[in-house]
Amino acid sequence: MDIFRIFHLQCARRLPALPASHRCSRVHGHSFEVELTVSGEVDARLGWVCDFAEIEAAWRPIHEALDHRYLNDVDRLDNPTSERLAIWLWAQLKPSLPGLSQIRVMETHDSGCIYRGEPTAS
Ligand SMILES: Nc1nc2c(c(=O)[nH]1)N=C([C@H](O)[C@H](O)COP(=O)(O)OP(=O)(O)OP(=O)(O)O)CN2
Ligand SMILES: [Zn+2]
Repeated sequence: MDIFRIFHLQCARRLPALPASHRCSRVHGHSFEVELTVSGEVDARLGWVCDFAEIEAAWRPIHEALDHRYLNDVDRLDNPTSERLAIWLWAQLKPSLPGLSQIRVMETHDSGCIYRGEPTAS
């Protein structure tokens, strides 16, 4: 069974690997929607995979670290594409949320990425 919880982050960023002619190379803001999925068996007694509050608790320090901040200044987020943000989130969250199975990052209403912890090029 998969359960999920959705969070929101307001962040500024620029994508420094892009040419200066690309608009995303300039500082701009995003209202990110981040969906965290936790997978596991439904506990026979409790009737749930895990308490949503556990996901919330794991998220709290992430919110503190990223919300209303300039992502490029965050350690290991110097090129904060949505993909890199998802990978960064996975590294931060997996130790405290072992059942984490998927992170979905939406940077606009119609653009986003999904990461399931698979190896990446960088
Ligand atoms: N694979 C990726 N592609 C792009 C990323 C990214 O992180 N990963 N990021 C951007 C930019 O940050 C850009 O801000 C996104 O803008 P866009 O997709 O054009 O969304 P808008 O809502 O601003 O587009 P409108 O056409 O103005 O509605 C680009 N690509
Ligand atoms: Zn952008």
